[in-house]
Amino acid sequence: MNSAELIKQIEQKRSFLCVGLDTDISLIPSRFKTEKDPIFAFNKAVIDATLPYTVAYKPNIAFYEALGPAGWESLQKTMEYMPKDVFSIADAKRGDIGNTATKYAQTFFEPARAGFDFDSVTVAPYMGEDSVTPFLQFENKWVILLALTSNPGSNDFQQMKDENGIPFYENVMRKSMEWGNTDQLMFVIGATRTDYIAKVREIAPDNFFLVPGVGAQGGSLSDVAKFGMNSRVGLLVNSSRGIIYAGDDTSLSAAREAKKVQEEMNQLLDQYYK
Ligand SMILES: O=C(O)c1cc(=O)[nH]c(=O)n1[C@@H]1O[C@H](COP(=O)(O)O)[C@@H](O)[C@H]1O
Repeated sequence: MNSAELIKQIEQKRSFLCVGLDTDISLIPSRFKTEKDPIFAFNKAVIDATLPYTVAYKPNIAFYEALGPAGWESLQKTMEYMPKDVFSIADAKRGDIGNTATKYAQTFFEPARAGFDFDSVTVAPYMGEDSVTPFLQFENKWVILLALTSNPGSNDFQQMKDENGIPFYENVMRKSMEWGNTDQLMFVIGATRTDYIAKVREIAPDNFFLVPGVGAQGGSLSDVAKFGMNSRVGLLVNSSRGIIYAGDDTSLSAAREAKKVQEEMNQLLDQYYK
């Protein structure tokens, strides 16, 4: 999906919500557990319930890999079921030397390989340019690079300052912006880091940010929009547990929670976009 199509979806649905499919067999309601493929049945119910309110889905690959081959199969079925006009994110947080990175990119971007045709993959920047550029060779596909993450450990390395006082996350952003353009490179900026969102928007005025950390992790959606929205919206805000595990009747509870977020996003778009 290219940026014009993504922005069109946001404008049509008045939403920049990304629903995280962090599907955990131990957390899904019991009625799904009698299904042949409980993970897929649950994801299907979540997609059906939330589709009017969301522009993106982000399966976290760990939740599927942890189940072995059956998990991959559930993920493949989920991706086949997912409508093509929503933006899809393989949250895999990959990062390795160039020829290995190429294999990761093929896994998620080339349907003839593993059966996946994701729009984007999350990538860890620690290994540098040759670990990221293989993902940038695919038309209308995106790299979502970890910059300033939502977890407490993000202070360990991301905030480390160089001899000029520039934090590591800022160097990651500035350097990686030389590798890919704003139609193929997004950054992960945690919603729990709202004190930094104005700053990262200054560093990357035109890039999209994937912002996880609202909902279960407590980040503020209105602050994210206030400081992070740009002239093409520039935000995809993810919520996983806060939407998919909001109640025992997934069809009702996921729809209710996604709608609540979408209504707030609609107002924020009125306020900060158009
Ligand atoms: O890359 C991510 O998506 C990510 C980055 C980050 O800084 N923090 C973060 O929570 N995530 C992911 O976003 C999702 C957040 O889930 P909830 O806290 O349940 O909304 C999980 O899949 C995390 O792995």
